[in-house]
Amino acid sequence: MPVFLFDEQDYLNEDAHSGLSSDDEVVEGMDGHIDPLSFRKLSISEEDSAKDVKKKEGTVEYKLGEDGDFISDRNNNYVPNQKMHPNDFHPIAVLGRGSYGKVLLVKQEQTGRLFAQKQLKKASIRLRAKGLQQTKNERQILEEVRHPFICRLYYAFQDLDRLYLILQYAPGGELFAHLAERRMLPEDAVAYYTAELTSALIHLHKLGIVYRDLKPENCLLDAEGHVMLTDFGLSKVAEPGANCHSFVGTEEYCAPEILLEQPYDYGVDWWSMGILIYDLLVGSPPFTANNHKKIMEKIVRTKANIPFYVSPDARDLINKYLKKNPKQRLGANNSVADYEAIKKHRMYRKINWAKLENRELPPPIVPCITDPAAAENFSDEFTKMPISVTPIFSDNLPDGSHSSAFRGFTYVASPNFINFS
Ligand SMILES: Nc1ncnc2c1ncn2[C@@H]1O[C@H](COP(=O)(O)OP(=O)(O)OP(=O)(O)O)[C@@H](O)[C@H]1O
Repeated sequence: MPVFLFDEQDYLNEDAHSGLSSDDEVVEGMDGHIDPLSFRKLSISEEDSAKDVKKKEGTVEYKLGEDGDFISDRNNNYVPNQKMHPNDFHPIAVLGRGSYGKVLLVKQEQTGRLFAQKQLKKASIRLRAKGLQQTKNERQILEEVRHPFICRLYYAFQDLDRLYLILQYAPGGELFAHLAERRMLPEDAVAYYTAELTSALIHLHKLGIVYRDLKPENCLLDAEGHVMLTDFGLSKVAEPGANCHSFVGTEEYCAPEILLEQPYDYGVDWWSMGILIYDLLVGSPPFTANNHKKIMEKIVRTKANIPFYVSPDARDLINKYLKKNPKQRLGANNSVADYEAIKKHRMYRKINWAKLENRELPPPIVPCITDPAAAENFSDEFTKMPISVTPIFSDNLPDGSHSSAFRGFTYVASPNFINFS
């Protein structure tokens, strides 16, 4: 079980010791929580060489890392060993909007590398009862989790006005957008995406984390088309013996026990997986209506009506996940036997799980990326927005000047982790 520390100081990874300024505080102990298996997977992908991406005249050349990070050829040997500030990143475009602020595509000044920068307005966080806890959860879980299909956190920092998460950029956009374009996906593609997501969920559950917000909008695609799970604002570390109680998630994807305000745990993610498989195959989730009350009633009372064209295998898996009683739901025991039963289900008969987790299986949709900085897989609604960034210069802002509520937010991943992609 991970132990999360947050309140007292800013965390910098111990690998980042050298080059710290005198007012930097270093707290050790975060590294030990990471599943050694995930490290092994990462070092496998580390060996893979970067592939070249188109070079446009007069522009910086970007190389496409194995896992979809873009690195310019200007300064690849840059070793980040210090806290970052808003001014270290040049904004390029708006990618999306979250509950507490925008997500921008940014370029790191020193390296030319592209990242997604999630901004969270402190004022908005303070306004919501659970805002602070959600923000802390997201920052800590992203730091904790390293998995081939989960978005990586590289840096976290703040100024007086905002919190910033510097994340792995997913240039392929939202799986939701690809689904909307095609209306529904063929069963092999659904098996592929949900297998990558299953691998990510099992990893989270093994770490004691309930994700709680599985839906196509939170599944991004990297440059190669692999899934990148993002948005950990609603995730929660389940305490042993204790269940979660709060109402969270997107209604159509919400498990009945959450709606009924009963205690819940890992089973809610497998319910959402059942809804997601249905949504990807059919083009809409199974329980829809024009108002909240009716959606809730359907989720709690009615059986999903699965169209005739859904194969018996997919139908069987959906039904096993959409059991109203979480005790009868596949995956809900969070046991090795459960993981095996899911992976061996006939829906995944064509999936070689070892290859899948080594990112060796070719994705069904390869996103069209001509210029990684053009954010071409994101909606115009966002990318055409003017970028109005007003960073409050925080270069010499001592840690004590941050409100104590946000202390401990700063984070720098180890140079190995930052550099290998
Ligand atoms: N790493 C990323 N790479 C590319 N785009 C991203 C990334 N992270 C987020 N986005 C874009 O920004 C949008 C909002 O991000 P995110 O879902 O994390 O915000 P949020 O505040 O948690 O949202 P919500 O209100 O749904 O909880 C995403 O739907 C996606 O389009």
